[in-house]
Amino acid sequence: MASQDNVSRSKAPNANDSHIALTKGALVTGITGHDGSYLTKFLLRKGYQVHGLIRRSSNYNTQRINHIYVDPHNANKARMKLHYADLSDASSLRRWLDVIKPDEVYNLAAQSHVDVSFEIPDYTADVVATGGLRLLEAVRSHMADNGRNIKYYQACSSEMFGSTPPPQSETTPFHPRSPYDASKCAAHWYTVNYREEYGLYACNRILFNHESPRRGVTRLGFAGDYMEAMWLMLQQEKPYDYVVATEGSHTVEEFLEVSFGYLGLSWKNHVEFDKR
Ligand SMILES: C[C@H]1O[C@H](OP(=O)(O)OP(=O)(O)OC[C@H]2O[C@@H](n3cnc4c(=O)[nH]c(N)nc43)[C@H](O)[C@@H]2O)[C@@H](O)[C@@H](O)C1=O
Repeated sequence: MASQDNVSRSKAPNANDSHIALTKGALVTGITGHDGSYLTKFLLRKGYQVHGLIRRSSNYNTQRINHIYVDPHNANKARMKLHYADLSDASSLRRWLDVIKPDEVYNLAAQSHVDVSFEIPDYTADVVATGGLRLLEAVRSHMADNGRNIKYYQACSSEMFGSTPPPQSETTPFHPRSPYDASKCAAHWYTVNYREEYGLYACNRILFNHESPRRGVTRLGFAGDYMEAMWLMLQQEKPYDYVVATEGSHTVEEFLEVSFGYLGLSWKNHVEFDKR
């Protein structure tokens, strides 16, 4: 967990910085990952209380979120908290849901390396596929036992299309080519199943390549914008599954136009655009 030594001294986001009222709580798995760090920063700016689930490690692995982490021991109102849990441990997931009572759950945790998934296929399936199922079941049972509603987001990947040729969309059949791809497909269908069987507000989001300075800059979609689009999916009246992509080197405005166009929405009504 972020130690005293590697906690940034810079001012953390607070309620006054936010664009909307401080009321909602989000639980994020994979918070120490590339996408988790961007999503967390975005949610904090929106005024959320953000709870991240992290795995116990003898080495601190919070480099990507240290700049937004405030040690709760030093700040009563720290709005980002980290808790030990694991997608392979169902009891830890349910316990933190009961404690945190989040409004939204974002499942970004994954053994996310395609090639490595051939080396450790069981582990990949356990975390990515069954881990997704464990989290969905924890959300479902928590909601049933506590009379609460939670909105659920499952991170999927364009890798799921595998050998299906482009163009690819929400209706393109999956043809996974690695244990990682197949595990993401399973997580995708578990999410659809919980939505259809239990009426859970659950969305899959199939992300094409998105990059940032934290990964090495390319001319593809900007990760920060993808996280914003991710959040917007949970703010709609009804849950759907979505593909998010750019066509070539679009500007951010063009990207948002495409992204919301298929929903029949204008992004200008939904996004307070902030040029970074
Ligand atoms: C392509 C890829 O794209 C996005 O992820 P990303 O941010 O780019 O990937 P990353 O590798 O940088 O982070 C993966 C995170 O996941 C955590 N992590 C793993 N295993 C457990 C685990 O068992 N428990 C917990 N709590 N965290 C775990 C791990 O510690 C790390 O924080 C997601 O869509 C992602 O889903 C995806 O597939």
